[in-house]
Formats: sequence, C-alpha cells, structure tokens
Amino acid sequence: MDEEAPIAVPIWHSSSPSSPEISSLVSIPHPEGALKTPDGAVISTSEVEDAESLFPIDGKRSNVSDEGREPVGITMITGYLGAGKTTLVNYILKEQHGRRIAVILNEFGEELGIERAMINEGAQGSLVEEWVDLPNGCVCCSVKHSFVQAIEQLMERKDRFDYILLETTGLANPGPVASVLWVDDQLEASIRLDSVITVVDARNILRQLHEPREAGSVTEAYLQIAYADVVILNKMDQVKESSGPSTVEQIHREIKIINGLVNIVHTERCQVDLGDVLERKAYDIKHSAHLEALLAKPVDENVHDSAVKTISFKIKGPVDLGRVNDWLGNLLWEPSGNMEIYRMKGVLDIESSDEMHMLQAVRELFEVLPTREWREGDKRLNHIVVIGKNLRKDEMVETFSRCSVCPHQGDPAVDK
Ligand SMILES: Nc1nc2c(ncn2[C@@H]2O[C@H](COP(=O)(O)OP(=O)(O)OP(=O)(O)O)[C@@H](O)[C@H]2O)c(=O)[nH]1
Repeated sequence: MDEEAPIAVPIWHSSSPSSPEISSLVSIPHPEGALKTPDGAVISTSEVEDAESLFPIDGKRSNVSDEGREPVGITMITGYLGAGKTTLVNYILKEQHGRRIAVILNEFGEELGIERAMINEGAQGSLVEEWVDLPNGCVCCSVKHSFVQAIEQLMERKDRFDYILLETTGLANPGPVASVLWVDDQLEASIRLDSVITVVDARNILRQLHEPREAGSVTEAYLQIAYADVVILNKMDQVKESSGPSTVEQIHREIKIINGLVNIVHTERCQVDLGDVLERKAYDIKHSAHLEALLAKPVDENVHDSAVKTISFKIKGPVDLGRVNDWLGNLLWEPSGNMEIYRMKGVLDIESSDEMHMLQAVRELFEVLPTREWREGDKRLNHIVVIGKNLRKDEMVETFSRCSVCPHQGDPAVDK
C-alpha cells in the first residue's frame, strides 16, 4: 500500500429540505464517567486536553473540539467488495430524511472516478461536492491520522451538515476506525460514533465466510460482522431466486454466531428504513433500553469451529467497580493465549450503587458508566456479552467472579 501518493476523497453534502426531524435532534449531555486506555490512564470528561497524549492509536487522534454544539452523529458503513455500500449511501442521500448529510468515502485511487459518477447519478441534484485530501490507502491501517484530519477539515464546515456517513473501503477492518470515532464521543468532541453498519451480499456471504484462511487468521467478512451494530443483508432478490429460505436461515445463524448482538435487516438495493441506519445511538450510555433489548436475546454458543464468535454469561451478586476495571484491563490489554476481543457489551450490578451500570468495549478501550436506576422487578445481575476470537469463556467467568464482593454469590456462572 502506497502511503505517499495523495488521493482526493470526495465529501458530499446532501441538502434535503428541513423537516421536523432536524429540530427534534436531542442534545445528550455527557454523563459523569471515565474512559480507560491500555496504559492504565483514566480519562475523565474534564481531561480532554490531555487525551491526545494518552491514546496509543497509530496516527495520533486529534481532539476536534466544538463550542458547546451537539456532537454530529457518524454512521460508519462497511462491507465486503460489491456488497452494496455505495448503493446504501446513495439510497440514504436520496431519501427525505430531513438531515443534511456529509459523506466521506475512503476508496483506493483507481476506483475513485467510478464512485463519483455513481453518487452524482443518484443524488437528484441536491449534492455539493467538496474535497479532502487523504494519503492513498485504507483508513483502517495506514492513514488513520489523515482520516482524523479529514474529519477535522470537515468539521470546519459543520454548519453545513447535521450528520456524517463514512463509507469505508471493502477491505477495511472496522475495529480501529470505530475505536477512534468512539473515543471522540467520550471526549465530548464534535462527533460521536452512532453505529457501525455492515452491508452483506446475501448471495455470497456464506462462501466469503467459508473461504479458506491461514491458520489463526480471520477474514474481513468476519471482522466486519463482528463489529457491526446492524447487518444489512442486501441482494435478497438474488437469494430468493437461487436458493430459498433454508439458505437465509443459515446466513442468519452464521451471522448470529459471530455477532449475537447484531440486528439483521433484509434489503434489496439497500432500501432500508432510515431508522435502521441513522441515529441508532448504539454507543449511547443513556440508551439503556436498546442495550437491554439486545441482551435479552439468546446467544447461540453451541458451535466450536467458528474462529470469531459471541459468548455470554450472567453472574448474580454485586461486583466491585475497581475490580471490574482491573478485570477489563487484564482481559483487553493482556489477553491470555491467542484470545482477541473485538466488542463487549453488558450490564453490571455495581456494589453500593442504585444504578444499573453499562459496559461497552471496542478493542482495547472500555467504559463502565451508570445508565439508569434499578427498578423494582429488575433482575439485578451482571450480564456480559463478548465478541471475539478464540474466546475462553470458562476462564472469563472464573476471573470475573473474583470481582464479586460476596464470594458465595459470585461463584462461577450462577446463571450462564
Ligand atoms: N441484484 C442486486 N444488485 C444489487 C443490489 N444492491 C446493489 N446491487 C448492485 O451490486 C453492485 C455493487 O454495488 P455497490 O453499491 O457498488 O457495492 P459496494 O459495496 O459499494 O462496492 P465496492 O465499493 O466495490 O466495495 C452494483 O452493480 C449494484 O447495482 C441488490 O439488492 N440486488
């Protein structure tokens, strides 16, 4: 990958007419809390200035400060080559969503002309083209710094849009980019990661998942599903024609084994309900109902041959917050053996707190924050879902149990 040669990445603004949706955007104050980094530093919301030096992310992140304005939501669109990412972007831009949307495309040089033409064609004349220069390469590996710069440049014109779509190249691993964007949210910068949307080609996904791979490695298809909040199962017309319901069931099953928390939406030509892709608030700590609904779904763990999968466990009894933080640090920064954790979500019963706590982790970053008061009738327990590779559930349950303040209640997996 050539990091030197610059390419121009088009940014598009869709100027849709105003609608009540714009004025109904709600400003959500950042809750008190902290974000932990792999070097053990804890960043509170008051330490924004120091944050840049704390993050060991390739290509320094930059703090895109904002003058008290609500952070702009960013939906990250990923997916295998040809799955339908551009089709989805075009569809969103054309719909009457009532938002002005800026689009960042990250593609390799020779494909750029094609991307431009396609977007122009579908935009009904409401798009304005602007350019941000990025070094040639994929945002997930070589140009993260430039990617953040592109966001900064974009934010200089933030009065011209309300929302950002980031379409990543078909080869991208969404994890590193998602963590950069998520961190910005935690620092009350001017953007917040809303959700990761993965477009999947229904006709080809099983073959992509079963492609031979080097021992111990995982393909992009797995990673893109593992990090997704929503999977758009696109090209359903082609599946209906060629295979039938059992194929669709198998696709669902395989996606859910990889990512037991993901919502799957069926589409033809990516014609989604916009609520499925915009303003999902998948990383919003105050959006606890959404998380609780996700956690209520059973996870299929009866599979042993999937390199990437989801596991889930529940443990009763309050746990000590400090010990939980240490547990997370050990798990994410020094995982034992060949374990790799991509995403974690959960609710926690923290000792001496009347509030349910929510756990979120993206790669090596995590946060545990209060979300709402426990209510009468709630099952107070710790429920954790982990998405990753070579996961060792028994070990996780055993080590988490040591966070319990009451050893008998925290016995391993009272309720798995
Ligand atoms: N039959 C069918 N074709 C589709 C559907 N959605 C998209 N396509 C076509 O699939 C092709 C690839 O779609 P794109 O939107 O360019 O896919 P992409 O993921 O952006 O592709 P890359 O940028 O190359 O990774 C185009 O020819 C689309 O018209 C669908 O639901 N059904």
